[in-house]
Amino acid sequence: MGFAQLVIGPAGSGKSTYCSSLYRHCKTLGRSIHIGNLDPAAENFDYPITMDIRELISLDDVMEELGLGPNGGLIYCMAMEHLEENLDDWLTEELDNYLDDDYLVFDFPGQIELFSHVPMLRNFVEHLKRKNYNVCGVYLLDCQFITDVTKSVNGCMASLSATIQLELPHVNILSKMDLVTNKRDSENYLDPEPQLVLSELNQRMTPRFKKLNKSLIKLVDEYSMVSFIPLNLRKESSIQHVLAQTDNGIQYGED
Ligand SMILES: Nc1nc2c(ncn2[C@@H]2O[C@H](COP(=O)(O)OP(=O)(O)OP(=O)(O)O)[C@@H](O)[C@H]2O)c(=O)[nH]1
Repeated sequence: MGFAQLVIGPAGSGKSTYCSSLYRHCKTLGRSIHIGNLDPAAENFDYPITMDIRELISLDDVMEELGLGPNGGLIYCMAMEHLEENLDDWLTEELDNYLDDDYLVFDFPGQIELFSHVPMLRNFVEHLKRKNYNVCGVYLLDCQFITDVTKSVNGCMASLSATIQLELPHVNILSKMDLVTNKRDSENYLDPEPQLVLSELNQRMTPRFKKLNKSLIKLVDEYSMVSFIPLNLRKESSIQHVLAQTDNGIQYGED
């Protein structure tokens, strides 16, 4: 039995920084951890990478050969059939390097298409499961983007879309909490009361959206997806708390 986290979230939400902190924290604890890079465009890492998708596909080559820009190139890299076909072989070979109890963390690119409709991520999860890995999804959202009710609902919907796509135990993280100057701005949305969110949403929008707002909040509430864990990397206890939550998620996947 192996254990893995898939680190996903919008571009710049702090995925690589989170991986780096998690790596350092686990090293301090003496816990074995390996970070895999799944971003064909990534360049700089401040932690050792033990698996690297750039061995399989290069964003520069795709951009040059197809005349695509960075975003189109990345989506092409992730969606192309070539990758789907080779991913299985590559992953099988890579996973053979790890022991049963090893803990793998995969850092994905931030293209939102990856966790909405491109099947690559889902196939990746299926592969890990076939290899007997318990997997947990970790979704990062930059706290700067949920300082009001519409952004907060938007963040919840994006995270919910990832959960549905992956069908995994799922931990939501509100990243970069050290940048929050007015704590109340984000605290209101860390574990909000659905009725309050609905009433605030209704106040912000014209009455014709009332029915839609009600359905949206009901949906988010029913999936229990409105909870985000705040992550302040200046506090060691914060990453420790996130690790405990992801361990729970992974454990939950075992049942
Ligand atoms: N203050 C602060 N800055 C952060 C934190 N996490 C990340 N950053 C900064 O946010 C920027 C983006 O962070 P990354 O870790 O590269 O984000 P990412 O999600 O991996 O980015 P992509 O892979 O491009 O999608 C960098 O400049 C980081 O230094 C945090 O907790 N606090």
